[in-house]
Amino acid sequence: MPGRVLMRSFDESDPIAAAIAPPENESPGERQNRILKERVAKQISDEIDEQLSREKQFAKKQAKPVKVLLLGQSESGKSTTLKNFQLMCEPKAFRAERASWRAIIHLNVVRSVRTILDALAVASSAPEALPPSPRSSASSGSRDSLTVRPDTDLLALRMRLLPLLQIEDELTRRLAHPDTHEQDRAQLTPGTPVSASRTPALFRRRAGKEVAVNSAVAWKHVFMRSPESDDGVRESIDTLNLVDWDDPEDPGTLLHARSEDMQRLWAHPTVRLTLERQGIRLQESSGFFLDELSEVTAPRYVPRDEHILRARLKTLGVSEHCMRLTDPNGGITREFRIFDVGGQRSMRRKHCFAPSTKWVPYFDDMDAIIFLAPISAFDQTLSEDPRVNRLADSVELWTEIASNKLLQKTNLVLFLNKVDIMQAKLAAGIQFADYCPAYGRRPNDFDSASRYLKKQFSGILKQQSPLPRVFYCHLTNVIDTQATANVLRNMQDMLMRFNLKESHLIM
Ligand SMILES: Nc1nc2c(ncn2[C@@H]2O[C@H](COP(=O)(O)OP(=O)(O)OP(=O)(O)O)[C@@H](O)[C@H]2O)c(=O)[nH]1
Ligand SMILES: [Mg+2]
Repeated sequence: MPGRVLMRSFDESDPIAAAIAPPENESPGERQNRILKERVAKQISDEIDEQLSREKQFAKKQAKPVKVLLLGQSESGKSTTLKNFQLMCEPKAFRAERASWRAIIHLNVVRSVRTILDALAVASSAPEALPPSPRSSASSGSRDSLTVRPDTDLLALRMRLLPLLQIEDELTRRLAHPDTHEQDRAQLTPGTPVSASRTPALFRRRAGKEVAVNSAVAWKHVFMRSPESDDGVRESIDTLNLVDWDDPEDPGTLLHARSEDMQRLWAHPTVRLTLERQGIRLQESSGFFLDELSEVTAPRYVPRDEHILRARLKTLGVSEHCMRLTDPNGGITREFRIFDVGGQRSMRRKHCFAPSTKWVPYFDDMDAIIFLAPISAFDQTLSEDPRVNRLADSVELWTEIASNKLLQKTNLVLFLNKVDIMQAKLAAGIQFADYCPAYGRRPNDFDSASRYLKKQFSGILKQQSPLPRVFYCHLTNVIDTQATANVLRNMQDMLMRFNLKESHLIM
């Protein structure tokens, strides 16, 4: 029969086709019965698919975006945590911004050089300055004078490096005037200071202060050859292809020309001794790249992910970043909105916690706060107020967060951050108890000190906010992308479940 021939027309070597093929010698009645059953099964399967698709659509429409607020004092690592989120969710877009971070790294290098040159100026003008004696070499660590006088060789090096400080002004100028830097450059004469009146309030550097940016300003596009390209195109282009590598005025070119001088300066024993005598610990400061000068000043230097995470650019105001995260278990994608705030004291005092300010609506509706306390700063003071210990300031800020009524239902995730620097300090013999007398005679090792700090921070939360709430505490080093990705994934999972529950999408 022709029907029987057709029924066996599947590929004999295909085991799946063989398994679902109709039986041989099927009678017309059996065939009708089978086709009916198959139709019913298909209908049920289609209904299930439709139901799933409806649920997915519903979930997409109904679930609110997950809102996360990053809080903590200045230099606690908020923007670096945001970079980790970006690297995790949008690695291509993150890496497409490498050219812009290259410029910030150059800015960081010049800032470190400025710190050294300023320290040398102080040393050479101090009345008690003495020429370096054999006993007061860097290796001996002798403290028989407050300062050491730089020798003529070092002063000559200083003179050669002074023009580099122009780069700070030039980069600041470009960042401040994204659309007009060509015109500004034409007007720039050596030694021209950046006029405060010409620098917008959103982006400025005051004498001796850090460059700061409000991320709402489109500064990242300043370092590309075609800044007018539209957003969609920009996402797919690596900005390094848009860098004008042969621009003689590119700060990178100037830095490369002075690279060896900078390396000699940083390696000079009198410089190390001068910094030590003035209590300046550059290696522990933000945006430190002096140990990698030959790499970061190379002609076609491309920052690695790790360099981008270590690049320092202070934040002003609040910036909002949207990204989509997929729950690895349920396969559901959620929109995350992450808010990065500037942590300097004046901003949080004036704007963050006083009622009736424009930041309060953000607090009201957050799913989670990631609070960063840089525990390595136990022996440092605030740059805004040298009378205030940084760890004490973090504790005070945490107490305010824990007791804030607007935040009482918000999930709290505490990052006791910069553990790598904390470990190095304790290993170098810096005594935690000298700065935190309540620590008493406990051992001066990282395990004991971090356990103690975890207990203190958790205790404050329990005391200030007795109702049960979701709280996680992690010891973090947010420039370690692998370890941070694990922490963020756990947190993402917790927040997505919480968010779906809140939206009544799961029980
Ligand atoms: N070694 C180390 N450096 C870190 C860590 N976290 C952040 N940093 C560095 O510390 C500097 C300051 O970090 P940011 O993320 O800019 O700090 P912030 O909290 O955003 O500071 P503001 O914008 O001033 O509020 C950057 O250069 C970071 O690379 C860490 O865990 N370990
Ligand atoms: Mg920041």
